[in-house]
Amino acid sequence: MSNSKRFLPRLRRYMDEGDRRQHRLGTLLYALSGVMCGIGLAIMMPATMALQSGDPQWGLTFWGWAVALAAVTVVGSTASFFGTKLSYAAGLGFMRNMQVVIGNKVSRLPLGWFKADSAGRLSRMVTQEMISTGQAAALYVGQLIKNAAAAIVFCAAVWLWSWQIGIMLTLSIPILFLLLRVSQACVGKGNGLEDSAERDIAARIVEFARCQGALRACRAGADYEELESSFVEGRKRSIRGLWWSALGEILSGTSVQMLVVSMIIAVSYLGASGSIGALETVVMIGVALRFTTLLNEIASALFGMEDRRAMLDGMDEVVEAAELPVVGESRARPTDASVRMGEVRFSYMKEKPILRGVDLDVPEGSMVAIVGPSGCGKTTMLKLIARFYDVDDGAVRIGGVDVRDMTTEDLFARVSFVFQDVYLFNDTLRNNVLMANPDASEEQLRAVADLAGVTEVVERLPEGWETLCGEGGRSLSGGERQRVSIARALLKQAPIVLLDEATSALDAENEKNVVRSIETLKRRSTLIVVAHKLETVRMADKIVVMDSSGKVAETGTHNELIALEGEYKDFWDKRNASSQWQLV
Ligand SMILES: Nc1ncnc2c1ncn2[C@@H]1O[C@H](COP(=O)(O)OP(=O)(O)OP(=O)(O)O)[C@@H](O)[C@H]1O
Repeated sequence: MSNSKRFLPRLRRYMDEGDRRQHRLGTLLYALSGVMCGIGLAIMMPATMALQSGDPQWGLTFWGWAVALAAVTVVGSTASFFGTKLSYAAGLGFMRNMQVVIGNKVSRLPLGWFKADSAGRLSRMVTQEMISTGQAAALYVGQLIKNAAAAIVFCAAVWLWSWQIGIMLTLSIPILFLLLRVSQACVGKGNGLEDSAERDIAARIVEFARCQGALRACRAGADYEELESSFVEGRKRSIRGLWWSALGEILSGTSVQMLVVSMIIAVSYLGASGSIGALETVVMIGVALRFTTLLNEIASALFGMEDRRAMLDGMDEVVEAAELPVVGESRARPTDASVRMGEVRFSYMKEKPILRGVDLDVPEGSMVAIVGPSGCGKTTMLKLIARFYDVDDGAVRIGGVDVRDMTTEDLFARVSFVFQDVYLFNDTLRNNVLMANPDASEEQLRAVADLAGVTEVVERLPEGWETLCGEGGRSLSGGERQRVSIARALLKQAPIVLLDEATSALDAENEKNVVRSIETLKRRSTLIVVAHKLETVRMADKIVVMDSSGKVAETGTHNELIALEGEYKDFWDKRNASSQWQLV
């Protein structure tokens, strides 16, 4: 459905039944107003003839036609007024509903769906893009229907005046619509090129701002090649996009003008050859010019809708993103806080398997450290346990129950995690820690804050616990955010804790806090740690060594693995050597 070219059903899909009804009625009223507009244009001819000759034309005197024209105008304007009203109401309903649909969907999407740019993308979607698309529902659909109806009625009426012009219009209008579709496709292609260029540049600018630290460390604070090449590539794509858009607009403008000029030439020829009178010729030329406005409005509505197509594509993509199947009620209760992965296979992309038959057995209350080369899938293992994604094959079991057979609430009541990318809410430091357990007492809060090193942060900040963390926790450093995240895990007291130790170097103070917190967590929970520090590895009851092909290479205690003289021994020696490095 998302790739369907039909704009209107895609738009109405995001309206509720009431809004859809209003939109349908509004569109019908627009169509009625278009029919009236077409009839009004058609009436001009007999009315003028009746005025000139003083005789009735087609059974009505000039005054008769004047009354008919007034009636048609009143009906047309009233229909247009109510059509606009209903369409705007439906457009507003679309926007309201869209926010709810996206909001609900976001709460059901697997955690693995969210990437670094998801927040920006979603916020653009439910603000600017949603307003623009709502405007298309409210305005462009009606404008298109109204002007198309007027053009068709006018075209039919022309047959009554002059069969020659009737034939000309009847043949040329389908050709014109075809040309307008081609122009619409050109404008669509142009918009696509320009949008993708803008998106790429925006992503590179965000990256440039985010990576300032790393760039300055490499003395490249202002020269970021990726950004510069994205500007160059973006300029090229924008120019190509502009050419396509310009081609579309020139094609549509020229087609409309050619049709009108042909009409005027044909009318003038008929006038000059005596087939129609001088007054008829003048009125027909006037009406032809009015007809141009109708065609231009049709083109602008089509282009307006084309502009919104990419936005609708983005909305469809979010709404249709695959959700993890969830059970309404957990099928069984875990018997304990053990974790077991059996023959787990997983890939983010089909062609690149990450885990190839991984077994992991973590008895209740034990601590397992996962080590292995960068990119071998250690964090992915934790994410599968927390069900950010579903395994492709095999199973992840908690207390003997497959995580797919547990409700999200049951799973997250048992599991808490500390990942490297810690998100804090723009709330006070206190609330950010308390969100893990809103019923915790002041003593409990202070105890976990002491352990995780949050107390030192609180004492340093002028507003203490009441300091606002900024969006995403921007006001705190990476190390401070990690302390808050560990404090949350300690406060939640979940039976299973997943901890992805920071790969970046932590200061000595922070490392001490992490080690102290791990010791506490180890005493009361089953703990699975993706470990990078030797001290953490040493604390584990069991170590699982992954190899770069996504398989478990070795499993055992520190002493057992050292005695094996395999991959772990290699890892240990290398880490040991690098930890001895000193700056002189
Ligand atoms: N959301 C994702 N989409 C596609 N590929 C991903 C995604 N997340 C991770 N990967 C890829 O999967 C592989 C395993 O990633 P993972 O983060 O599990 O590795 P890791 O062993 O924890 O690495 P590190 O020790 O460097 O943190 C990597 O090649 C990574 O690029």
